[in-house]
Amino acid sequence: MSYFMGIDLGTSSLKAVIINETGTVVEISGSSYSVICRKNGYAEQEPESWWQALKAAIGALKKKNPQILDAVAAIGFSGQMHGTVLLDKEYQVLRPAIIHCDARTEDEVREIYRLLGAEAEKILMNPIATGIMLPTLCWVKKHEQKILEKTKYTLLPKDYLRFRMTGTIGTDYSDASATLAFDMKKGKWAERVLEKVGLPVDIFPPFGDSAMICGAMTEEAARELGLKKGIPVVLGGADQVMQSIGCGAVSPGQATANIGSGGQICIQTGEAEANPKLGINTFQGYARDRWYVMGAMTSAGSSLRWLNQILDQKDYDEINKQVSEIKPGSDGLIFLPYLSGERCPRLNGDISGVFWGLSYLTDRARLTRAVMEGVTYAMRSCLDACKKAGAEIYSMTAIGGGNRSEPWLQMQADMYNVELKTTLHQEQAGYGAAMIAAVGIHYFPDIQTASKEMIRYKDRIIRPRKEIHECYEEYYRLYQEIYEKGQATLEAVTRLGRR
Ligand SMILES: Nc1ncnc2c1ncn2[C@@H]1O[C@H](COP(=O)(O)OP(=O)(O)O)[C@@H](O)[C@H]1O
Ligand SMILES: O=C(CO)[C@@H](O)[C@H](O)COP(=O)(O)O
Repeated sequence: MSYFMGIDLGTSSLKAVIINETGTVVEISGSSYSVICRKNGYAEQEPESWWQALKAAIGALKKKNPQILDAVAAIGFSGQMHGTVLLDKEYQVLRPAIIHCDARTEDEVREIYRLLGAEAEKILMNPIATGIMLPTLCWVKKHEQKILEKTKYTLLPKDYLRFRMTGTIGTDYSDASATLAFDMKKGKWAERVLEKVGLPVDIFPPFGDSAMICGAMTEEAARELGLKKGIPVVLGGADQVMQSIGCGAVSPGQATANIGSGGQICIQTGEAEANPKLGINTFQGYARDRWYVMGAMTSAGSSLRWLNQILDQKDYDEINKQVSEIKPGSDGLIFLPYLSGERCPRLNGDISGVFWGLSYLTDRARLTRAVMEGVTYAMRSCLDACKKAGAEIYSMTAIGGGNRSEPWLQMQADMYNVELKTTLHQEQAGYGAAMIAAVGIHYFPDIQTASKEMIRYKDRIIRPRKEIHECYEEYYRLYQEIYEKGQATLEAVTRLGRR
């Protein structure tokens, strides 16, 4: 039997997943870390905390099943996208990583649009948004110039972790294309863009297909992690791409709805379908000729985590039970989940969250349901934006931590008005990373074959309910209206709070 390991570097935790050649999850382990918020709107993480989480996750596997670790044939990575890790010439981390949900760069976003003019859309094919590597580097240049001067490499989060494991520097198309510093049509770093914004091109790493073997476990890493020296490691990819693979969404028209820390609707497409004005993304998949469109909202599962912390609620079974007892619409309570600005379709880093419709009836359960609903309204607006851009959907699989919740799954089917599939396994991103590792060492000839051989779905389909859908349509209209009518005030309050 052959075994493959996928490592998913999420926003809230790292998960290591080991699957066998038939796609059965044999072992799984995770370790969490926090998002550091030094200042209102900031979101950072220590790259060292990711490495420690990897050590902890693999250490736990070693205790449970040491033989399996010795049998791992290849390793792949999946990672939170867009973030920035800066290394100096000694390969030391220069500052905490600035991650995808950081909202500090609204000024830089405006400045990049000004400098690029009409070329912005043509070359980048994507809206420019806060939290993404290009505006983040412009912020570092302006506010921490000495750090940029010392920078030898700028890396995506998962690429730093892989560097610690193999000692090699690199990235893949899916993560490179999502930095806004990559020219997807030409398949190279966007020299013209970088020149215009005044950033050096030589700090960007070499890149390749996700299944490309980029190195092997070094002796030092093997010692630290307790794994075998020399295991082949593939480049891996962006979490959206790895989790699509990990739930079998590998052909045009197959879609995923992910509620992780962030939330995303991703639709595989035959070619690039760019429409930056709608706030959607068009990025490359696991190879240069693979494409998908995405509507990404910033705070999905992390909105619930935020509320849970405030209300000191920990038991998800209890939380989901309470939420199921409240009727759709939470008795007139609407939550706007803009806790760290919003990407699709708002494209606005200068807004914050809102509860609208509080009353003496409002209690813990209603607040919690309203947060789940608010996140799902935001996901629905991502879906609408993708459809408006012309993306066609033939099937949709619900994935991510939020889908462990029955009421959240049903809420999605009701609000999107689509049937949802779910996979037998959880942790689709780590699973996809393990699949790409299997393809990398030619255990399977390609991703399609791996998908056919490995992915299994639950029999149950989650179906939308007509009456509830109609009720949610009314709430959804109001959700949009609150922003449209209150945008200027919300921006003013947010800016005042960040002064
Ligand atoms: N049983 C559950 N019920 C409701 N929500 C859940 C449950 N388990 C996880 N979540 C949500 O999923 C989020 C984590 O999703 P996950 O995909 O693991 O995160 P990441 O994007 O950080 O990898 C949590 O913040 C929480 O909001
Ligand atoms: O920002 C995006 C996509 O644009 C996310 O894919 C992030 O990469 C984080 O994902 P989660 O850890 O929240 O699932």
